[in-house]
Amino acid sequence: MSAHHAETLTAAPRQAAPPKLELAGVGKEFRSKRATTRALHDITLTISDGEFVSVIGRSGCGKTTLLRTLAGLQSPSEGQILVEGRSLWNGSRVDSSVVSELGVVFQDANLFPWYSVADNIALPLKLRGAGKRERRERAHELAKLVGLAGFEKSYPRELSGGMRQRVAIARALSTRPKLLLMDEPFGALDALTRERMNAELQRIALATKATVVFVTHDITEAVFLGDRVVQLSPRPGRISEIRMVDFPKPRDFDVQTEPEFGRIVRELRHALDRQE
Ligand SMILES: Nc1ncnc2c1ncn2[C@@H]1O[C@H](COP(=O)(O)OP(=O)(O)OP(=O)(O)O)[C@@H](O)[C@H]1O
Repeated sequence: MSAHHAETLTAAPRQAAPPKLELAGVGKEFRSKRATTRALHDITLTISDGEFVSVIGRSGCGKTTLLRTLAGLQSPSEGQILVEGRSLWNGSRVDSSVVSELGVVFQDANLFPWYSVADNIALPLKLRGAGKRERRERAHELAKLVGLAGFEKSYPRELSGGMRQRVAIARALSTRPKLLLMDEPFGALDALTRERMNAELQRIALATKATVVFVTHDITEAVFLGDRVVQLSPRPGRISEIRMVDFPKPRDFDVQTEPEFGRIVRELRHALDRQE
């Protein structure tokens, strides 16, 4: 047998790594005695490692429902959600070991007021039984990453809204999640702070090679941050459009003045207007 032949016999078959996140035919229906609301219908989407996907859509089109379903907070009525090939939901039961690999940031930072910045950041590690020293070191490293070095001992009430969201992002990253899920994380911030946080989030996502699903109302924010922008249409929420955004990263704000950027924003806005 030739050496070459022997090699082909013994070599393990090469398997491609499963995608970071796979949604197949995901739907969600809310039922009450009075009414049934179909919030999501047939959402099928594959997100690869390190990708930043923005999700936009009119109010009530199901963005939050989608994110809560991805975060393991609300079971889908149908379809499959796989994180690196592992099923997040088993019927209406969530697999907690898959959930523990996710990081979630909401519009409200939801910090514990009686915990310092460092303790808030390290809380998920504490819940996993990490020792004091590991928690302190990781909190410091993350505080630095999100631009809060020196504020580790401060309390949430001493921070601005933007700083609180930075703490929430650091906390979500503390467990080195496979996937970062963000629902309007900067929705409550003023325009200037929001712009700065967009730049910061881009930097953090690139530095940590994070895979991100980012829900927003703001089309400019979605295009600035996204490698792809997924647009949902309302009642029931379904994917009406997916746009690639090819500008190289890191992007600075000047990219927003480029004609191509303006064209993408305009087209997405017109598509939203048509849904009125
Ligand atoms: N717990 C629930 N029970 C019943 N209906 C619900 C529930 N949660 C959401 N819905 C309905 O599902 C649809 C989608 O709501 P969702 O909050 O996901 O939209 P959204 O796109 O996030 O809206 P917004 O941008 O205003 O936050 C809406 O029609 C809403 O009324």
